[in-house]
Amino acid sequence: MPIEIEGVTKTFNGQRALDELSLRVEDGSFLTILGASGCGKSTLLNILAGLETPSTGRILLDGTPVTGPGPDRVVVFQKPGLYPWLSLRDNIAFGLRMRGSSSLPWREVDRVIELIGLKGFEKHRPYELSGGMQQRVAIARALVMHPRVLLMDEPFGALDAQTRETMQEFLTELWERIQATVIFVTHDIDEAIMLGSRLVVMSARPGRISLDEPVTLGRPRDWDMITTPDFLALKRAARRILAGQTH
Ligand SMILES: Nc1ncnc2c1ncn2[C@@H]1O[C@H](COP(=O)(O)OP(=O)(O)OP(=O)(O)O)[C@@H](O)[C@H]1O
Repeated sequence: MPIEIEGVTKTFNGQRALDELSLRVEDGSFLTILGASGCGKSTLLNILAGLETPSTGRILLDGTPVTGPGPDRVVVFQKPGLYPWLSLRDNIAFGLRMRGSSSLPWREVDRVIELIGLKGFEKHRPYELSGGMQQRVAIARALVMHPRVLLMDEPFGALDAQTRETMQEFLTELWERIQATVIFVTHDIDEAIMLGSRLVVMSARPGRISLDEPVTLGRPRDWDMITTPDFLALKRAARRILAGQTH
């Protein structure tokens, strides 16, 4: 079932951060949203998550208006935000515990640990894990809730280039195995094109959609694709918008 963003505007202190944004996101798709700093990407994601309310317009999930946060939409932020005193396994189970589950589905927690490739690290604490591993745990913590929509706000922005590439491959493989819609925000053009099935580019102040194109590269993706004509054409178009030239 689709997510419909209908005429969403957000104003902070009289300043418009988002301007009449409308978008329909198909179920199970991988949408990347690219935009310069301050164009309203996080604001849009927070509205989708139900953490912020739009000034005008609305979000529909399966035709039902979103009125607040819910386990069907989980956000993964740039910082993994793990609890340092909890083991990897307990960090992943934390959300389920908060939801008030009386008996925790440990088998499901362990399945997710296997899915993210961290079997054998269950008892480790966050400081014993690399940055990439910590971000996998943050993704696992989201996945264990079985979200319909995974909202990702520059999740690899703090990682070094090599780890970032590994995580990009990991995420695309994961997306092919789980039944969730991914909305992934970034300001990295290559990352946006490499990951997405559809690319939306936002222009700044107030945030508007300036480009909305399918990414026609096949899957599995591989970095050699960055020299293909399709990749380069999309990159050129995105770059123009980010540089402030919309024509
Ligand atoms: N809670 C808030 N109160 C006031 N202004 C806000 C608030 N949140 C965001 N803004 C403003 O709205 C605009 C969009 O911010 P937002 O964080 O959504 O942009 P962004 O595209 O995610 O930027 P970045 O890539 O730097 O994270 C900015 O001008 C920002 O200052």
